Amino acid sequence: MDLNELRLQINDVDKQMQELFTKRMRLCFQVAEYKIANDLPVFHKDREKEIINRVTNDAPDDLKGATRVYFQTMMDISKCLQYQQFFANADSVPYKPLILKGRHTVAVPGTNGSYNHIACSNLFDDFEPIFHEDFEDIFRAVSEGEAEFGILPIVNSTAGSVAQTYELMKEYDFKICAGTKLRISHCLAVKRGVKFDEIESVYSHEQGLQQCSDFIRENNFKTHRYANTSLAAKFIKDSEKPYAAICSENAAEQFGLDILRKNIQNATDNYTKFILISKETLKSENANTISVCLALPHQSSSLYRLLTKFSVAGLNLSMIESMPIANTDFDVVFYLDFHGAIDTPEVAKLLSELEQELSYFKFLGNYEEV
Ligand SMILES: O=C(O)C(=O)C[C@]1(C(=O)O)C=C[C@@H](O)C=C1
Repeated sequence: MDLNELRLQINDVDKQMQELFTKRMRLCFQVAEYKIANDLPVFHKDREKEIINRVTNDAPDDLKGATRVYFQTMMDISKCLQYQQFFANADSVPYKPLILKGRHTVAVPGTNGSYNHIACSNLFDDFEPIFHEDFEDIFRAVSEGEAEFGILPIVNSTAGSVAQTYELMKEYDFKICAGTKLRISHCLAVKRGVKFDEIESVYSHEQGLQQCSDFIRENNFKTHRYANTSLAAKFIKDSEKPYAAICSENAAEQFGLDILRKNIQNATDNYTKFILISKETLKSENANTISVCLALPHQSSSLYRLLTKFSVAGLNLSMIESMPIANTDFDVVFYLDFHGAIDTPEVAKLLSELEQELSYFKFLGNYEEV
């Protein structure tokens, strides 16, 4: 058969389907009105089950699976549109303006010269760093009012996500209010006079060790994890042994160490993104990224169905990450970033929908990369 002829027939079917789709959605809008008036939820599990069973039963054997997906997707779209009616007047998440000008206190992991410390200079003209060893101490410092903001690494272009930061964002009730990116270039630093051949062990944050794994392997170094790259540099300064630190050149200089090798990371283009956190939701005028954290039910296609919501709302996802939840049999929590601003109606509606539909949902902030 002729291809053009087949396409003409498809056009004809599409026309009928389009009319029927419009007709079906208009009926769903009426259902939504009824539900709003009678305080009923959008999602009706048994009704969906009944429809899916009926249409898959009626479908030819070779199209049963596809028919189920097709109708399920149509009902998912129907729910998204109904939620838009439900949340037509949804309020934006309340927020205050983010002000980075002036002097601010910032809880910073590590010490002078740490990458976190350098990242702070991207964000603030004037700031007082309050150094802490642990990432969790940063959350505590902000929580107890010791510092106004906290800064943490969130992802590296070579080693991937910083799991501990994600984990803490889930546990604590903090909001991301800004992001910044730093080009990371590690060096191998030793106490004055120590020779390269004497080194057996290197100390660094696990991200530093991962980002320099090729160099470490080539030189057969033993690795030791340390809380922070700059604190590893400080430890080397105080150590009697011929150890080395993997840290920033800045940190090596800070502690008077000799730099034996520069740019030892696997990738020349090595970047880390940092987040600035605060207790309140603070948003800059040009904030364009929204981060959320959520759990999905253990059902087939639940991730695909979640993504349908973003697609129907016309919102563009820029990042998705999943992390296992401790003490469960591989239950996972998802972290998503998408473009948008909380004070626009499409985002306000989608956030209300996610909050309503998901058993676990958390808004993590609306910010821009500075
Ligand atoms: O029948 C309903 O209650 C509807 O809202 C319609 C509809 C559908 O698209 O068919 C949509 C959502 C419900 O979960 C079930 C069915």
